Amino acid sequence: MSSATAVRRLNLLTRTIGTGTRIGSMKHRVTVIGSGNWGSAIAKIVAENTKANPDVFHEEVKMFVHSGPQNLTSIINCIHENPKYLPGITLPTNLFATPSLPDAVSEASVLIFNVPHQFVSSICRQINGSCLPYARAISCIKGVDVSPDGISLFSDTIGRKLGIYCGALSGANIASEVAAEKFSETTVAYAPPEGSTHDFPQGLTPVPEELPAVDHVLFRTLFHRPYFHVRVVSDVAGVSLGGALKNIVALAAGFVDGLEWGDNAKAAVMRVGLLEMRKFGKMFFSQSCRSATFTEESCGVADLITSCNGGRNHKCAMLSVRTGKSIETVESEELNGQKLQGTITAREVNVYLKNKGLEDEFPLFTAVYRILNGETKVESLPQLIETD
Ligand SMILES: NC(=O)c1ccc[n+]([C@@H]2O[C@H](COP(=O)([O-])OP(=O)(O)OC[C@H]3O[C@@H](n4cnc5c(N)ncnc54)[C@H](O)[C@@H]3O)[C@@H](O)[C@H]2O)c1
Ligand SMILES: O=P(O)(O)OC[C@H](O)CO
Repeated sequence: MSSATAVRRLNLLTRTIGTGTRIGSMKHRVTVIGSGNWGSAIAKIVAENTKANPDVFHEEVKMFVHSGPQNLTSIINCIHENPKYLPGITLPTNLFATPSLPDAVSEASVLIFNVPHQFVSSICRQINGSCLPYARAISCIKGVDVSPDGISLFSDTIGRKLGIYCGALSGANIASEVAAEKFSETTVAYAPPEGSTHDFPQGLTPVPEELPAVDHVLFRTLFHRPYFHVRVVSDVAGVSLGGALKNIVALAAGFVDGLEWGDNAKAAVMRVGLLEMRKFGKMFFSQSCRSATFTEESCGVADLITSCNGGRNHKCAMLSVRTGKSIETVESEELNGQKLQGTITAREVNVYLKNKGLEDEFPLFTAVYRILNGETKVESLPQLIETD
């Protein structure tokens, strides 16, 4: 028995004694919303853990599939593999794909959001009214939600739109490596508010007492594997921003590699990028974001390092410089339907900084945006990030 399971059983026993009723007699149902490269890899992990922890979770995990022209749902359920987005990886037989969002979410007490960030609003619109009022969610999405009203974390956007609390998961996690069970670490952040807040004026709907408590232990039980080590923290803003902003830096690293400028040049843009990530968190999320999250957790510097070497943003930026094709053309030629997040995030972050008159405070983020926009050349990067 794992230590997490032992703690869970002890909690259950403690809560049973003295009440006469078996509090904790219900189990959580888990649904993953998204079935792309990372969506499928996380669904595999979660399904492995629901099967390994039958006292806490229903074994069956549902995975929402946004079906394209081919019927991917039936293929996944038939061959237990997602040949489009995660080929060559066997998915657990207790993972069931469904093309219906209401079917996927209606009974789930734990929702895992894992879609490219440009689709979150439409997914939430389709879900609204279908999910349980006491459901809790985790966002694995790497992006920020920029609108004319300002900037928001996707965990907050999901929480606000659905009226449920949402935490975050992010780390140095290239999906194909995690799916092949090569060792990696991740960071989960979960810190539901107590009482009423701006987003929850009536307070959160409590999780029924018959269900195991939704807390750090539960999320470690749900995500931790021998090959996927989880640290659970409370800094949802830091975890979310690390995952979103490193994608802009990974584009810069790819540009530099495309020019074959070598490891020193790449290390320089990574150093400047990490400082801008931390500064962004301090400047715009000062109430909630912990600077140390960027340097101490997998979701910060570790994700920056892996993304600047083996990520899709890095690869497409590098190929774009090498071939002279636009990054959007490279994305559609190379990724077979997978989506870059860095290009959209660079543009969204620039809109936000420009509105605030703060482009010069973030020279690397601004340079990446201008390169993508054709306003400046990659060769100008050193001057653009030079400080006095
Ligand atoms: N792939 C990775 O290595 C990785 C690792 C960690 C985090 N992430 C993050 O996880 C999130 C999801 O990434 P991914 O790799 O699973 O996706 P992906 O890049 O594989 O994109 C494909 C997904 O987008 C969906 N999709 C396409 N059009 C859609 C539409 N109109 N509406 C709804 N969905 C649509 C597809 O059905 C599929 O699920 C992203 O924010 C990404 O940055 C990815
Ligand atoms: O392939 P990317 O660039 O989307 O990055 C993948 C993951 O975020 C790495 O942790």
